[in-house]
Amino acid sequence: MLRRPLLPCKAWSSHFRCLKNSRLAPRLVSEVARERPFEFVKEEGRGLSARAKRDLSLGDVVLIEQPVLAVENNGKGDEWKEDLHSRYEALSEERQSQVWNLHDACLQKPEKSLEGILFTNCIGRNLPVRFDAALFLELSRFNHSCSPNLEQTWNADTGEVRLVAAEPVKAGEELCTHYVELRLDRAERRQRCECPACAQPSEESDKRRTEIKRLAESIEKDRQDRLKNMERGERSVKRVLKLLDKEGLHLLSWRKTHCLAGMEFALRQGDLAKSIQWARKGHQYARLAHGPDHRDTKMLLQLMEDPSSHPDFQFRTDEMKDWTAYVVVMSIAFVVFTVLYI
Ligand SMILES: C[S@@+](CC[C@H](N)C(=O)[O-])C[C@H]1O[C@@H](n2cnc3c(N)ncnc32)[C@H](O)[C@@H]1O
Repeated sequence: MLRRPLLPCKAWSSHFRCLKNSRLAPRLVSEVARERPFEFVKEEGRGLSARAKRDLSLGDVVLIEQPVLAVENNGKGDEWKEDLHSRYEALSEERQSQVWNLHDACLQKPEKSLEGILFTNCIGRNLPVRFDAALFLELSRFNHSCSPNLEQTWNADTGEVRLVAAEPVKAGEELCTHYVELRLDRAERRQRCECPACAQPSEESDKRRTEIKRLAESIEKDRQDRLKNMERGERSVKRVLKLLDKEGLHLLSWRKTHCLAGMEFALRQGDLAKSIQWARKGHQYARLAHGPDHRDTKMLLQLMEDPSSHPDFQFRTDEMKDWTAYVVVMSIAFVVFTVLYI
């Protein structure tokens, strides 16, 4: 199936114009439940896929769902399998058959299995355990695209996965999330996919994606370095956001993380006005990706209103105090030395 082409190259500022114009009013879970904005349709050779039932605007909530079953296991070997089967057995018969009807793409197995269904459809929740997999009845039907029009995030506080429109979508278009790291070149992504990025592989796209990954890693490194490379860090944040625009990759929660880094770099340079601008941009992305009640959205709102509440502000102030004390002590020592020995 051919998806529509990537968004035309958008400038950094135009993306924010788009954000500014988007509906930022809180969207209630009940809104989603009342009118489901998608339907599942059968595709030749691809099983089910989700299609928009109406036009969607950037940030519109498509799905909020809790796992039908989840396994978190710290044991060695195959212990998680026992967990999986006992949790499955504990489900109602109706739920069991809904789980069993999910797609199993583990073709190396001779027949359909619960493990295959789990591996085909599960998501991780970043739990600090050896085995962590959550399975959802509806989310499992959304196909992958290397240029997804949905943003998928997990909310650890509510125990829900959330899908929102990451760009305006027309009624009838396929709604896709992503299963693989998108900031890799086509060969490394290794996902058989008919999205524009895969259907028309281009050297420019590959270069952009690998550069986006390199910059993201460099930003993370500069973030750890506290008072070193602050200007370089901020430059990298601007560059990565521009490249995401050029590549048509929305990745709202990545953008949020980059803006937070931009805020920290500006704060460490003592530029409060700029740090507020970064926090505001980060907040817009967080609100679109996670909704107004998510802890990251609230944190960025607070940073926007009071950037000095960020630990980096205190760190810089302490560091400045240390330097001032050092300069004062050295000056006194110099004066004493001069008076005594000259
Ligand atoms: C989570 S399921 C998605 C829903 C699935 N179509 C169904 O009917 O339940 C994942 C499976 O769907 C298929 N799939 C998803 N995205 C695809 C894509 N972009 N290209 C080809 N196959 C895809 C693959 O077989 C994959 O293992």
